Amino acid sequence: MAAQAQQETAVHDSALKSVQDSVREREISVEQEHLNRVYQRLEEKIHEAEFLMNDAAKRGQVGTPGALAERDAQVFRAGIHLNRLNNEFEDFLFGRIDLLLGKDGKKGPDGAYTAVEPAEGAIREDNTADIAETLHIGRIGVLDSDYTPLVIDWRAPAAAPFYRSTPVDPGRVVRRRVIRSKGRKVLGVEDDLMRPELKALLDGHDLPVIGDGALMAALGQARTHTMRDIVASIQAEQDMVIRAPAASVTYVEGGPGTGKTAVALHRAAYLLYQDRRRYAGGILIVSPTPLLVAYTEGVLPSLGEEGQVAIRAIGSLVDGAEATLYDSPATARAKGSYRMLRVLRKAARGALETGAGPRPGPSGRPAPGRPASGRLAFGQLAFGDEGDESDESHLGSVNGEGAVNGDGSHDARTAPQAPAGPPTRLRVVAFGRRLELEAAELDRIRQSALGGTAPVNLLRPRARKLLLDALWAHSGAAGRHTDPELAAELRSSFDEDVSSEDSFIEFLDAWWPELTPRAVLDAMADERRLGRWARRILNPGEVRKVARSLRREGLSVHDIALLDELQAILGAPARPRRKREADPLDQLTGLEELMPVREETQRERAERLAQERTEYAHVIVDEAQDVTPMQWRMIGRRGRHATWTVVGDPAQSSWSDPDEAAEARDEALGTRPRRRFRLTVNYRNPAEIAELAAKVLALAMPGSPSPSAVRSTGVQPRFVATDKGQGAGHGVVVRDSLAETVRAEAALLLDRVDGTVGVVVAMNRREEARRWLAGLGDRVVALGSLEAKGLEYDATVVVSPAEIADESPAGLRVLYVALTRATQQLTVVSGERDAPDANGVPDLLRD
Ligand SMILES: Nc1ncnc2c1ncn2[C@@H]1O[C@H](COP(=O)(O)OP(=O)(O)OP(=O)(O)O)[C@@H](O)[C@H]1O
Repeated sequence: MAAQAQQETAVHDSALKSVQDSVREREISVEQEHLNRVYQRLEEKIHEAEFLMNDAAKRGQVGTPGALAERDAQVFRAGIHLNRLNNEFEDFLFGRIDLLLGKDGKKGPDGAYTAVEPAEGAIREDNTADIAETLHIGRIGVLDSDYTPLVIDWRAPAAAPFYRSTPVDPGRVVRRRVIRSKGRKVLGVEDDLMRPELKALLDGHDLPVIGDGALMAALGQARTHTMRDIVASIQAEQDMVIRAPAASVTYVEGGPGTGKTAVALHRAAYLLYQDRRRYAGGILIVSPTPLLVAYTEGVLPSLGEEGQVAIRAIGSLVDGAEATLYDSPATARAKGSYRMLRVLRKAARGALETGAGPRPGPSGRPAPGRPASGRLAFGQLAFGDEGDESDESHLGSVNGEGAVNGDGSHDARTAPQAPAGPPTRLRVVAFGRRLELEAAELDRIRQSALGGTAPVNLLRPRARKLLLDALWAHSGAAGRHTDPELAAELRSSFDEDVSSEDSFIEFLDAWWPELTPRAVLDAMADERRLGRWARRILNPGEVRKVARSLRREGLSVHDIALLDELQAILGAPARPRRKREADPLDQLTGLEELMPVREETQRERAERLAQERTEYAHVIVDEAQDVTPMQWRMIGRRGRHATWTVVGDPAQSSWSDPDEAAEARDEALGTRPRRRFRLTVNYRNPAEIAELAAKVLALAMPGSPSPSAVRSTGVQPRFVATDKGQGAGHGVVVRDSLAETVRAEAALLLDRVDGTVGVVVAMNRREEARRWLAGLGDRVVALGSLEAKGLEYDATVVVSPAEIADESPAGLRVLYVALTRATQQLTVVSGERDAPDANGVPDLLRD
């Protein structure tokens, strides 16, 4: 009997499946027909654009200025149009919504009805309703020849219900469909029913529903080394952020995997669509690492936007300078803190006294004899240390050249030669007399010139004037004439005589050199000097570490913010005024007197703006929890008149003083009103991994909410100990060494997942870990804990939670980041410090 029942069930299941398959096929062919129509229309549009270009070329032959201008405008428009159409040709139709009749019959500019809520009576008393409107959603909008919308741009208001509608608040949407297509071929469809209780009819037939929803399908896909856009499955709470009005500051918090980075990128595309003219000033996206830039930079082009958006790592924000090193946690803490601002102000002024002369090139360019460190492979940062200190010695450098030995025996570079110092005496001859200023007087003049807060380089003319005043007083010529006009003439010829004298010019260059940020930073590499400038601001240990770190080849992420600050403190070096070539006409009109001054100012201004090129119309800060106070100042300067989107998660912060960073952030964002959002759903980690990570969150930030995971895989995290660990009980895999264990576990995961595997280790083990994985192929990568920020992999191996947690005062939060990178499977390998239990679970991850 049982066998017969089983057979009947199998027959029934297979019949059901074949019916479902045929419904799916039919629905795919319905969408295929629509896509064919869209392509046909696109081809018509391309012909139109080509015709316009040809026509415009012909008009140009007419030759009148008006015709030429018209032709240029047409070519321009048609060119843009063609370009867009050709670019968007791949995979741009991805969604569809079937809607009830709206409250009113008004249509928007995209040809769709604008009502969000259904009309009264749209649902009949017997709970049936007719589909009144069907919209297809894609990467750009396409209108049919009769102006009915074939495709609605995903950013248009009419597309919002595709993202916002939920079964709790469905609005007019009955069915939301995600269409998978490649080129001209529809591959599949996935439906979500927003009103499952309703019997909806489309052209008199039941509305079929296919699949289990697109979100799960998207989340289940294998990961590659680059991020995908989520345009087909943006969720309602994310859509609220993406489409939030751009006024003031949009502030978004959310745990790991809640889509903050994805939302930030889609928001950039949305803002451009919504008000392209306003954002012509550019959108800047600041990302914490070059790895995250490389991971995310393909998303905007896939959304049809790139030109006006700059995605830059925080270590690449200053033109001409590129961070290639990490600082040890203690050094980073000193360099990133607000205290450094006071040190830099003193250093900028003090550097004058050291005779830190001008260095060629822009702010960040290496000084002579100091080779530029090129970007490392894959944009990875080296983690050089400052060498000697016991609390840092475990952070051995991993960067081969210019490296510091783990035992601190070899210094990266010797201290730069201390300059001879500024001259202590000025001697000139004027009006036939030898005039002299001695050290004490020169010092007094310098202090008086430095009074006030103006940028140091801009004070040079003032210092020059004070020198001339003092020399004039010494000359005794002041009392020679009582007639003010004659006295003024005498003074002016005195000034001219003195300042054209070589000895005066050379003295001024040596005594008040034009400083570059790099020259000041170099001057700070001298520990004694830095100690003077940082007295009562940094402690002696910090002074030693900072000075040593500045003697390495290359710059750290934190040095970049210091360079930027110094640029602001120093101001652009004063440029000699170049006289405009005299125009004979000017001489006739007398304009020559006036023009050079005005023109010079304009030119200077243009030059300065081009050089600074740091102001943007909108600034998006990703992983904002890691931005240090000094970095906030740097970013703030790039968005003084901007609107902002700031996304982050305090629980993932690797910065040790969150209160100080919050103060700096508030200062950068000014008094602009904040609009706050919180993302609550974790789309990355399955529940099994999220649950484990929540244990570390409870230690790192007690009381902080853990985002709820949207799916579960049934695969528990795996725990593995080496024989050096204590645990060797039931279920624990024990191998001879950490290296062997990690390699074997990575290989196992490569077998189990289709996509990528990330091996996350403490920062000082990165190089070692790369060697462990040699030969396993490019689906697996080794990462230092700080590099893992923002990235994700199908599976991860987290090596020694205790080592990661002990790396810095923020170590537990860094460990939380490491544990939340996997989309499918997680293996935790314990090292010596982890004290695993009999099941291999390290101390930090036990209940
Ligand atoms: N609506 C969505 N549809 C499909 N995938 C999504 C959606 N939202 C997020 N994801 C996916 O979830 C993953 C996590 O997103 P993202 O990296 O933006 O999160 P995050 O909040 O920045 O994480 P973290 O704080 O850990 O850096 C990504 O793979 C992203 O594509």
